[in-house]
Amino acid sequence: MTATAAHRLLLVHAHPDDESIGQGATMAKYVAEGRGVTLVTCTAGEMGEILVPELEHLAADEEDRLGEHRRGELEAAMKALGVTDHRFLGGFGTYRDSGMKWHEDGHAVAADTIHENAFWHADLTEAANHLVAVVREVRPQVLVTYDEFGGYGHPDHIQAHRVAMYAAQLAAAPSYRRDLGEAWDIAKIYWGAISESRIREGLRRIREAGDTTTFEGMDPDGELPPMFRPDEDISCEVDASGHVEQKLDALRAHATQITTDGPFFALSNNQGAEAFGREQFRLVKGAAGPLDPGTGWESDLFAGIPD
Ligand SMILES: CC(=O)N[C@H]1[C@@H](O[C@@H]2[C@H](O)[C@H](O)[C@@H](O)[C@H](O)[C@H]2O)O[C@H](CO)[C@@H](O)[C@@H]1O
Ligand SMILES: [Zn+2]
Repeated sequence: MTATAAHRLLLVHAHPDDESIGQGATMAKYVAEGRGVTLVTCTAGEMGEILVPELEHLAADEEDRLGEHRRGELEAAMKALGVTDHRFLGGFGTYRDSGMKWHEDGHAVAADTIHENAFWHADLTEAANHLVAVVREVRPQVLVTYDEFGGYGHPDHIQAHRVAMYAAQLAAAPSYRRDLGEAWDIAKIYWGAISESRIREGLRRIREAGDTTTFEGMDPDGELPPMFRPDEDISCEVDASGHVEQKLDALRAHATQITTDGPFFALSNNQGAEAFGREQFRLVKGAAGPLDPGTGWESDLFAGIPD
């Protein structure tokens, strides 16, 4: 029986790769500090693109084996981050990647045709109940998921947000589904976020380094897509710069989704550490803990939570 860590974080994400993109450095830092980190991934990413030519045969419209392959990519990413507790919502294959298409306004929307088992069409209470069982087993003090728009609008991200927020409410109700375990009220809930000032700083660095293709068309001083949040919306920034190499290794593990010449790898090492080692969050439930005088934000998701 492994000892239960005093601090326990639960992350809920839609596809394999979201966890490493959004909070890979924070996950690695917290594991290194002896905190419990549990990841629930809602789908296996069956409908994803395939950036590795020799794996294109796995595509949904060919052998439809991308989900199984991405399960392996996720295992490798978890190994890179040191995370040992990862689950698929309801078990592997219960909910299928819904796919997406790009709206002319530049955000993601649901695809025209959606599989009958797609997460976007999941029954919310059924899906939430799978997560209630995990919440009541793990008993996390902190939950991290997406905002109501799923960051950039992907239907599976929006559904993961809904399932996570609903499950947190249901799990806390003592008389709700006692068969799913003893009630547990998660003290703090955060939505992943990217601070405007941080992305402008990262853009400035790569433009100054001569990179005009990464985040092509985005001007460090120009208008930004809505997925980047005004700094006043940010509650916490975890500086996990010491774990950015682990984050980059985890991103590399998701090889069918993320190329090594993409934005995450465009920065030189020291710039990468700053730009992608600092991960931001919006507190949407619970009381903020002590704030860093420099940023005015918390510096730890467990700020204010007793050891
Ligand atoms: C980061 C993320 O959520 N990725 C999703 C997303 O992938 C995008 C999709 O394949 C799109 O067609 C591409 O143009 C874009 O570059 C990809 O990021 O949607 C996939 C399908 O639902 C999903 O599998 C992937 O994890
Ligand atoms: Zn995703």
